[in-house]
Amino acid sequence: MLQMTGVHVGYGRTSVVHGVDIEVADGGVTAIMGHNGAGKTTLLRAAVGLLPVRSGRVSLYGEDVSKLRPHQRVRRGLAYVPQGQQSFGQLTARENLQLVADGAGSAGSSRMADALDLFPALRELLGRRAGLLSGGQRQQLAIARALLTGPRVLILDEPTEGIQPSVVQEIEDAIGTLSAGGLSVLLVEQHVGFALGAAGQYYVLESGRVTRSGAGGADQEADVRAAMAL
Ligand SMILES: Nc1ncnc2c1ncn2[C@@H]1O[C@H](COP(=O)(O)OP(=O)(O)OP(=O)(O)O)[C@@H](O)[C@H]1O
Repeated sequence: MLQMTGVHVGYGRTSVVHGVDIEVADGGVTAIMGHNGAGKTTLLRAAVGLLPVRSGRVSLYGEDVSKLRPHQRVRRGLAYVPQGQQSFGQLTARENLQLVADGAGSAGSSRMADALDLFPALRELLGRRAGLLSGGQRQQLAIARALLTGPRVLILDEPTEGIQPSVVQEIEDAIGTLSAGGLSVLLVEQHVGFALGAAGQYYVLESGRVTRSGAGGADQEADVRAAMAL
């Protein structure tokens, strides 16, 4: 389980996240929703160690990882797919994956096969430069690459943002498959309907504070939308 307890995060003199508590249960999806600028990405970056927590604690399966560097958290099973379909544009899709698979030792090739089973369309594109892929294909590549580290908790920041609808469905299906297979997924998502449908637990973040949380489920959508004034 990933837990963030009383977490404060900021930039310079600005405080952005003010004492947030969240729990990502084992298996299943935990969703974080909130308006632009609410602090969702800032919170995720603190979870994975790209920003320090100013106070509070991040723990992974009971271990305090608050002071660990990002690569040390990856080794303990935390993987992060940032917003924006990031990849090494000059490298082929295969090379993008191989960079991580090589570091995974003997597990690398079986994880690669599993990741490509999840996103079969990528198999046809392995020889293409990542910079020439569509946004949706690059997002699939980024998720596949994160899976090659063998995570127990996968953190996804707006994985369907700016992606054509046909691929959105493939990505949503993949998230469902991964969580059904036992992976814990922490999902930041603007699509409230999808997020609540997929999530066992949800949080709404506003101005750096959790203003609402509860069990997920499509039946929560109207209440959450009303609370978020969507
Ligand atoms: N590198 C930075 N330096 C200073 N302030 C930042 C930095 N990154 C983000 N912020 C500020 O922190 C606040 C929260 O931003 P953050 O990106 O975490 O929000 P978000 O909820 O993820 O928004 P979005 O949905 O637009 O991605 C915003 O006011 C933003 O301007």
